[in-house]
Amino acid sequence: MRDLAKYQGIIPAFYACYDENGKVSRERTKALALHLLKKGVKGVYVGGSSGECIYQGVQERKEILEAVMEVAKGKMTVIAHVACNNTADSCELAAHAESLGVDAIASIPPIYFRLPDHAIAQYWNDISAAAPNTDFIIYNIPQLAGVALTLPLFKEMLKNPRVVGVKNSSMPVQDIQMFKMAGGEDHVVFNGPDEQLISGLAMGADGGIGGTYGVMPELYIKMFDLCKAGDYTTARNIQNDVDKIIYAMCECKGNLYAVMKEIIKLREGLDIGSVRKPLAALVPEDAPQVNKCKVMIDEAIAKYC
Ligand SMILES: CC(=O)N[C@@H]([C@@H](O)[C@H](O)[C@H](O)CO)[C@@H](O)CC(=O)C(=O)O
Repeated sequence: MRDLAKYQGIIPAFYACYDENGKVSRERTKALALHLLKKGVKGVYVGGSSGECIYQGVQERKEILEAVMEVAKGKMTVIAHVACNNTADSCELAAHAESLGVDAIASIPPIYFRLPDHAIAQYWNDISAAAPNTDFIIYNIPQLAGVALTLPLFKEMLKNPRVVGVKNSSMPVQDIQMFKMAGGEDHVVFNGPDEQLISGLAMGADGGIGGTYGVMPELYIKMFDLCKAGDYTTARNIQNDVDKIIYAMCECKGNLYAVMKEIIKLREGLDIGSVRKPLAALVPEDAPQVNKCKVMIDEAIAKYC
């Protein structure tokens, strides 16, 4: 049996930390990693959707992971999303991640072209083979990647002994149950949609990886602990308040990641820049709504934590 305890908890998707010129900032990346470490999260998921990986080059993604590992290695779980829109670059990032000693690598399926399952499996197995000593996590996020992980494809991937589980960001909670049942107790499934973390945990998710965890980690840690203690009533109260905050953040004209970075600056005094085009930066008229969301987070943490 694998030691899966390192995956069982709240793992924020790490944000891209840029300087004033929109370049990757090692110092700001290290500052965010230290900030999340101090908040007591289980680990970080680096280079995913919330990390704006799609808009970064291979060298930039290596720089970000190196900076995170300088702070996090040996202190919290680090999962590195290494997928690029071609196999060669993905394998380069996978090998680099393994050389740094990450706990796991992860990958979306190939994007843009619609590929048959055997080609998707080959893509994932090639990436996994580039990091032969590292756990591999399938990243199922059909609403963004444009292709869904099917049960037959998952069963095919389970033949790869490095496959440790699925980060499931699809909205049907049933997908978590389906992949957990297929993988069994020797594999993990992460809940991806933050709006239904407690539902995913109830259906068998071992932990959660989420894009809004980083702006209010205290609330997700509390929900996780309450669910593990069987207090789903209180957990649901927190989930409802968290969802109100997510909906409120999504009302801004600026992209959600830009909103959350601004809230972190307002609440924690930590400046990690804005978002990279073509993602939309905040506009001046977003300021009142951003501040409203900050207050909602302050109040929820004061109420529950
Ligand atoms: C579609 C999407 O982006 N889903 C997010 C959620 O955390 C999402 O941001 C949250 O539920 C708010 O809608 C994650 O599942 C993905 C994620 O955290 C990441 O890879 O950064």
